[in-house]
Parts: sequence; C-alpha cells; structure tokens
Amino acid sequence: MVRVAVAGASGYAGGEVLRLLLGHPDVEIGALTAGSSAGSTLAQHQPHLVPLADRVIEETTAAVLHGHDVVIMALPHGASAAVAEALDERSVIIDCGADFRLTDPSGWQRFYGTAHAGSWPYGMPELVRVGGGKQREVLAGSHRIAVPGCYPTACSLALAPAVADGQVQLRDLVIVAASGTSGAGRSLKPHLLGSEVMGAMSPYGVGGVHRHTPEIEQNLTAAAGEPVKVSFTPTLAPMPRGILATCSAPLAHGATGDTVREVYEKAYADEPFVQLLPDGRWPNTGNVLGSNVLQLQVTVDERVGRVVVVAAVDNLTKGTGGAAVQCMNLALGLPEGTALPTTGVSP
Ligand SMILES: NC(=O)C1=CN([C@@H]2O[C@H](COP(=O)(O)OP(=O)(O)OC[C@H]3O[C@@H](n4cnc5c(N)ncnc54)[C@H](OP(=O)(O)O)[C@@H]3O)[C@@H](O)[C@H]2O)C=CC1
Ligand SMILES: CC(=O)N[C@@H](CCC(=O)OP(=O)(O)O)C(=O)O
Repeated sequence: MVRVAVAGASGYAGGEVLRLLLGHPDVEIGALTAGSSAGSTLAQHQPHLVPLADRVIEETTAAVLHGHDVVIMALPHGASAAVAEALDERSVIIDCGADFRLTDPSGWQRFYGTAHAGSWPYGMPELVRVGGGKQREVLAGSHRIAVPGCYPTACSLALAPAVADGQVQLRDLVIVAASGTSGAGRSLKPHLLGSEVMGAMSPYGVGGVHRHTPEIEQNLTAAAGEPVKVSFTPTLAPMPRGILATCSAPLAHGATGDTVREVYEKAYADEPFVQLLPDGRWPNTGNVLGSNVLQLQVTVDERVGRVVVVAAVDNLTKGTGGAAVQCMNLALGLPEGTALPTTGVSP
C-alpha cells in the first residue's frame, strides 16, 4: 500500500483529493493536516467524507508529513515551498497550489508579487506539445509535480491541439471563462456571500491581470514552440462547482472546419479524461460534476474566420483533486486512471 498524507485537508481541494483517495485500492490515507483547523475532526469540515469522520487534523509541519510515500499539498499559494523543502527527497510531493507551476521567475513575480519558489514538472498529462509529444512523458516516475490551476486546465486543453498543429494563427487568442464559487476556496470572502453571487454573474481579474494568464500562456507556448499571448477574462457564476471556458482564435490560412476537427480527434482519441463531444453537442458544466473528464467541442465560425472551442470541467475534480490523483498514479507507475471517475453526477 502507498501511504498518502494530505495537507490542507479541511479545504475544498483537500476534500476532493480525499474523496478520490478513499476509492483508491492502493492507498492508505495517512496524516491529514491544515492550518487553524488543527485539532478538530475532519467531520467538522468535510462531513461528506464519512469513513474519515473521526480523524483528527494535525498541524502542517514537516515532522507530521514525514515518512509518507506521497504528500499531496492543497495549501494557499506561498505555503507549499517551505514545507516541501523540509520533506524527504524520496517522498512524492504533489502540489495543488501555484507555487511551482511557472518556469519564468519574472512572470511569477509580476502576477503573484512574491519570490519565485522554483518550478516542478507540470501536471497536465494530456497537454500536447510542439512536435507531437505530450506532457505525460515527463510525469512518469517524477517525485515533484505541480498540479495546474483550474482555469488553465480548461483553457489549455481547449486550445493546445489547434495551436500545436498550426490550425490557428498565434495572435488574437481570446478566452472568456466562467467558474463556480468553490474555485475561490473555502475561506470567507464578502463577494462570495450567497446574496452577492446568487442570480448574478460578474467578471473579475479583467484586463490581463488574472494570475492564470501566464500559466495559460506558458502551456500554449509549449504547444506552439513559440511565444503565445492570450486575452483571458474570468467570470464568477452562481454555482458551486464547474468551469465553462469559451476560447477562440483566428483560423490559419488553409485550415478548415474538417482539418480542425481532425486535429482534435487525433489529439484526444486515446485520452479517457478529455472527451471531444460528437459533432453538434456542446459541453455543459452539469455533465462533468464530480467527474475527472474535461468535455469539449470545437467548430469554425466561418463568418468571421475563427475557431471556437468550448470546454467544461469540474474545477475541483479534473481541475485540481482528480488531476492530483492522476499525477500521483503516473509518478508511482500505477494505472493512470485508478480511482478517477469518468462519469459525472446528474442532475
Ligand atoms: N478550489 C479550486 O477549485 C482549486 C484550488 N487549487 C489550489 O489548491 C489550494 C487549496 O485551495 P482550496 O482548497 O480551494 O482552498 P481552501 O481555502 O478551501 O483550503 C485551504 C486549506 O489550506 C489550509 N491552510 C490555510 N493556511 C494555512 C497555513 N498557513 N498552513 C497550513 N495550512 C493552511 C486550510 O486550513 P484551515 O482550515 O485550518 O485554515 C485549508 O485546509 C490552493 O493553492 C488553490 O490555489 C487549485 C485548483 C483549483
Ligand atoms: C472562482 C475563483 O476565484 N477562482 C480562482 C481560481 C482557483 C484555481 O484554480 O486556482 P489556483 O490553484 O491557481 O488558485 C481565482 O480566480 O483565483
């Protein structure tokens, strides 16, 4: 059995990791840690995780996390690096936070405003890269993996095949994405009170300032093999979970609706967790709830000559917790899909 500790067990992402780990045949759940919740039982924070109800949450220290085969960290940005540094090099560490996602220190500094901790292999197995490879290749056997952000998961997997294959021009890439409120974490935020969110949608991080912009650009640059910029606008939607990303880019000269579709079919044909829907059906966040699957559809708007891709993902499953477990499986050499649901909860 693989002994796995979860740091940030009282939060949304930690809770989703634990929900999935409870169904993992090769995993024994070890220490559960958090911040101010240390000393309380898991049931006080995650009442849906019944088998772990009586487990006591401990402080997040290297001593508590020491001795586990795997440590999955679901801590706020900036909290992972110090903990990771003090852990044994032989432990597999999977970080759901942003600390180790960006390779460019100046991009980190600009969007996060703190010192750059470094970069780890990026945990998006299905990401196509220029020349035909996929990101999965660098994850097998890795001992340190940075789990992607939830918006970058939806937006990068939506655009990368077209970008890598030259089906779109690498200018004027536009993304507008809506997220459910759990994307912002559990701690109380006035703009996320029910009375503020219910019945309304609102944009935030407008004007190229959202911290997921450099992460999406990093992924699409890896896909293109040359620098890519995007216009990214996130919006908040009145739902607990889910992201719907609408992405578009100018069609490349010589590309057509058929060539674009063919590229997506080829890119994702063997990917159990990325589903290109049959022609004419469009993704919907409701259909991927609790599932580790990202659904997408692609078309060409002939009138304006743009490729339009829409992707739906559960921000807590494929967008974080599921991706963390998928990366853990790859790191340990287990079947990649172990414990990961491909069916959603509906309605
Ligand atoms: N929510 C989402 O959709 C996604 C989240 N992520 C990432 O996952 C990480 C966790 O996010 P999320 O679960 O949403 O956040 P939450 O606010 O829901 O949970 C944060 C967790 O971290 C713990 N914590 C807070 N401060 C400290 C500290 N100083 N030391 C130790 N533990 C601490 C909290 O414990 P306590 O209860 O005791 O305060 C809690 O367990 C973040 O880095 C986030 O960016 C990534 C992709 C998507
Ligand atoms: C709705 C909402 O507030 N979402 C979060 C994204 C959460 C996430 O995936 O990202 P990180 O792991 O990078 O924090 C935001 O926009 O900041």
